[in-house]
Amino acid sequence: ERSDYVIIGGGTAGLTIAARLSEDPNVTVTVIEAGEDRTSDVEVLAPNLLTSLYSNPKYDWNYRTIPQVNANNHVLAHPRGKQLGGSSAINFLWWTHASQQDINNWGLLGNPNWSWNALQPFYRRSESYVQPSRKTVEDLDTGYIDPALHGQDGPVLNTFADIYLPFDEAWPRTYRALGLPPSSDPRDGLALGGYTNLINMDPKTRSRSYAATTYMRGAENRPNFKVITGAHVQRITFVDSGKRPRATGALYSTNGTTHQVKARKEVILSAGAFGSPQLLELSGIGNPDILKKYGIEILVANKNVGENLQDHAYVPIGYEVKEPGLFTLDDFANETLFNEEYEKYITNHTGLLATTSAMSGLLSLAQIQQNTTDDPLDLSKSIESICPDTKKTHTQTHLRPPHPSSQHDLLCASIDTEAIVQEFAFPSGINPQLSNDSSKLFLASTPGNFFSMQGVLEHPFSRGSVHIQSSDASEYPRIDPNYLSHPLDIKVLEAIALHLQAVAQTKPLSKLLVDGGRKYQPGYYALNASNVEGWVRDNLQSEYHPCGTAAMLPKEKGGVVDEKFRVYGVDGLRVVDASVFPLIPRANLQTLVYAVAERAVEFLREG
Ligand SMILES: Cc1cc2nc3c(=O)[nH]c(=O)nc-3n(C[C@H](O)[C@H](O)[C@H](O)COP(=O)(O)OP(=O)(O)OC[C@H]3O[C@@H](n4cnc5c(N)ncnc54)[C@H](O)[C@@H]3O)c2cc1C
Repeated sequence: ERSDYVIIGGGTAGLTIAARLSEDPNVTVTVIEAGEDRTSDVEVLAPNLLTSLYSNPKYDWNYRTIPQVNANNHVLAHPRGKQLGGSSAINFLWWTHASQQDINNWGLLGNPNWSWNALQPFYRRSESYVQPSRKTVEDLDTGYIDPALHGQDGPVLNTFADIYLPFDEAWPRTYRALGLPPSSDPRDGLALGGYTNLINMDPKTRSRSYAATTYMRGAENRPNFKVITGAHVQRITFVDSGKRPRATGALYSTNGTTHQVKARKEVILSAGAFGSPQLLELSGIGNPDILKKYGIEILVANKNVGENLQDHAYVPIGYEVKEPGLFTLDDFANETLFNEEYEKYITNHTGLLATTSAMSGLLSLAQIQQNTTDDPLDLSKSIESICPDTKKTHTQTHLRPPHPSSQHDLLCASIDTEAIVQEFAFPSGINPQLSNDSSKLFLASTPGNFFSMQGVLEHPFSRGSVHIQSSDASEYPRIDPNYLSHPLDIKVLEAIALHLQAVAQTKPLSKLLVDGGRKYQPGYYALNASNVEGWVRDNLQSEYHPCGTAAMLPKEKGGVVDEKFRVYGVDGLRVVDASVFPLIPRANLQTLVYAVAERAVEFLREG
């Protein structure tokens, strides 16, 4: 089999690139995807069935971290989409955006022509904003949206859910009451505050709008577009003619048989933040010590492969919900009710499966410290010791762009101005002690109705790694996010947890909770300055945003790919997916993955 481009991984980035490249009828594209096509599967399409996908091998790779030494040795499950559309097929559907500073930082780290402004057209290319009804705007208080900022004719549809619960209506009003409404539309890369997120849902069918139902749907009937599913790539193939190795294609297995696919022009690796570094190492690109250990011939020595792993970690708090009649997702345990809702969805795309909550907020450190139920934790000493001269660094990075700043400097420089936390909520319990089992994590451990709030550390200082632990592609890599290995990450999460309590005790949200937000879900308890560190360490979770493991950076600063995603040391190979993010942005990752993939298409067309 031979085509111009071979794309490894038919996920969020992979399908975006394949669909765009195949717009040119003279270009042939083959996508190799380990999972299957689930585009007509109701479990993928119905928004509120999303947690049923986790741990199920039909949809999810179901990775696990190694025990996290700074989080009481807990193991965290890491769902990753294993199907066409990849993780866009199993995510929470939140359509959020990075900040201007997040993307400008990528440029400041030494990537020429990377800035918020340069990325704008590519963001817009992927998205179509669908205006909700006036009633939805009023109920969910979404008047902050500025339609002019949003893409209008991209494939992925985003809008607000038009079926919602009292919690969804209370959420933005609670942030208003705290003096924390969104300062503008967060799509501008600046706004902070608490609000309702957009979700990537097709409003006509109330179904998930994701890479496979959008980009792929538009391309799949083209004769120059080919997708091979159930095909697990084992390694990338190269010719090594003496000068520089050149990628020629990939070896993949289907049902135990090995096949080869060849690329006339380029191979694009889009296997995700765990899969891409794994395949680079299996193909001889990586740290020589690791490659030698597993008997892999060294093609390019680069110790940066699989390093720089970043993720969004969060701390949860759960509350009892005031009865009677307040529906929460916990009620789906009642089979009769679930079956009724399922029937409604199947017959006319309505009911409680035809929606999902998107209560969210992005807040600065000063904002979360201005209202907590306890004495606010004083973080100034911790910040001073870690970022000794924040203001000076800030000025320097802006005086000499692209200043070869370190990630550390940039994080320090924006610690006072950027979102330190994303706060979000689920109308259901979560059981944080089951972080290693994503099929049970999002269920309460006892019967009842609960409301859980999560506070996510947006710009962590901790860095982890992902590396092979076998030369066999079917063996999962060793995943060590190294959560909480940096002392400031723990301190900030403590402050975040205390702020969540204040939110729960604020009207109108508090009116929906027992004792005005003072009665916890069993297993949770009131947090204060003395017990909060223990709580953070024992209950840490992941928002499932791994990235950075094949970073776009100068090689001497930790890079695996250059600013056009070309892998250092070889020709004809790029990595394009969340692995290339050099620094994790605020909020959720998918819009940035789509934007990065759209930009990659421009680079590929340039040749
Ligand atoms: C549970 C969950 C919830 C999330 N919620 C949100 C959210 O609400 N909003 C948001 O913006 N972001 C969210 N994210 C993050 C976002 O969805 C991902 O960051 C993004 O989709 C990653 O895109 P990608 O292209 O890097 O990887 P993926 O989309 O995961 O694509 C990788 C593809 O490569 C395939 N693959 C891997 N290895 C091989 C191999 N060896 N051979 C063949 N194929 C292979 C995989 O099967 C997959 O299809 C969530 C993620 C998860 C997991």
